[in-house]
Amino acid sequence: MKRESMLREVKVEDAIGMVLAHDLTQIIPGQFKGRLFRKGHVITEQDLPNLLNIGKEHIYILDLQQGYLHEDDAAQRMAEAIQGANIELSQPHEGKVTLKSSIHGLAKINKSFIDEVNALGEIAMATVKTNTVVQPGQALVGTRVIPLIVEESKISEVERLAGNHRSSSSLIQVKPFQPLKVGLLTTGSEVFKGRIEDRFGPIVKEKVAAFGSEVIKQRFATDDLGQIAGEILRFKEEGCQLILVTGGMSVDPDDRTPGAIKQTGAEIVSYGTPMLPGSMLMMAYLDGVPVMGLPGCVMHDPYTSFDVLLPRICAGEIIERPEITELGYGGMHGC
Ligand SMILES: Nc1nc2c(c(=O)[nH]1)N[C@H]1C(S)=C(S)[C@@H](COP(=O)(O)OP(=O)(O)OC[C@H]3O[C@@H](n4cnc5c(N)ncnc54)[C@H](O)[C@@H]3O)O[C@H]1N2
Ligand code: MOO
Repeated sequence: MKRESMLREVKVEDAIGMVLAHDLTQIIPGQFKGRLFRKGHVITEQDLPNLLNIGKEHIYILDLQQGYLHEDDAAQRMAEAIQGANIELSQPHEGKVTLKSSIHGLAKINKSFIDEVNALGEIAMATVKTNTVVQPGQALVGTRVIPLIVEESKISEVERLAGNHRSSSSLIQVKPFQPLKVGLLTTGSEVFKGRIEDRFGPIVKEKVAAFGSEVIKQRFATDDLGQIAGEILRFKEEGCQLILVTGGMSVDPDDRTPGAIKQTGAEIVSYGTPMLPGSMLMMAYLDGVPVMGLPGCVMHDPYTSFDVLLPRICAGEIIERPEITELGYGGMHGC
């Protein structure tokens, strides 16, 4: 049976007592956008002016046959197929189901799966970008089919793809942040000798606290390679789970931080991060403990490569080189 023959078009004047087959939306720019009539509503004479005001001179009466799904059921099945950890589903609304985060965390979205689903046609599965920091209740994904009724086989295909991808990686989930003990080393002779006040520390402490971690100790060092390296090793011995070193990250003779991080024996993932601001950031691991050299811009610019990498580290992820190199495309944030 063809889809069209399951839909009977009825003039609204003749539809009194009939049942609406889907939610009907009203949009008044700047004032309202939402559902004016709910699916299943029985049309009354009083509804006629409102229906005509939103441009509905006809409504569909639906005679759904075996092998087809209503838009609400299709949206619901797709949402259930992709749901992962710390995700809640909304009720279908105007043909769409929204997947929301139940926690403050890091959204992980399987891009290749989403691309495959959207390539099937007649489907709109829209997501936030992977690695977005999300708040409780924030929408991550909306699932919807384009027609009012869709072949069930299309939704089965989405479910099959979901099963395939799930076997190797997750589809949609939110990772919680883990509370890390952070050591903060502030370098620079001008701060160490009291010529200027430290402005880096308070900003780094605030950024770390935003993900539930804590700077347990801040120490200061002059621009001496051995002293900086020694303080990093001391933080490691004290059990810090993340070590942050500020300043001295660029090209002047007094910029000793990259050399000092190397001298500790840390494995350097990258010196230089293709993002502006934040290009001079160093990412390294010292026996599995992340060590980051933070350039001066972190103190000054609200969004740098540090703000991209910190939530991932707080969510327990290991930063590898490809994740750094990928930052370049789309990484110009004005600097
Ligand atoms: N010729 C080049 N110039 C710059 C380059 C470059 O590659 N070639 N890189 C630029 C980038 S990117 C950055 S970011 C900055 C800063 O890099 P540094 O991390 O080396 O910063 P410093 O030289 O240590 O300090 C710069 C500036 O910030 C003040 N400062 C540093 N720490 C503190 C602190 N804890 N509290 C208050 N103020 C602090 C410092 O006194 C300097 O005024 O370099 C670009 N230039
Ligand atoms: O590390 Mo720097 O800004 O790219 O400002």
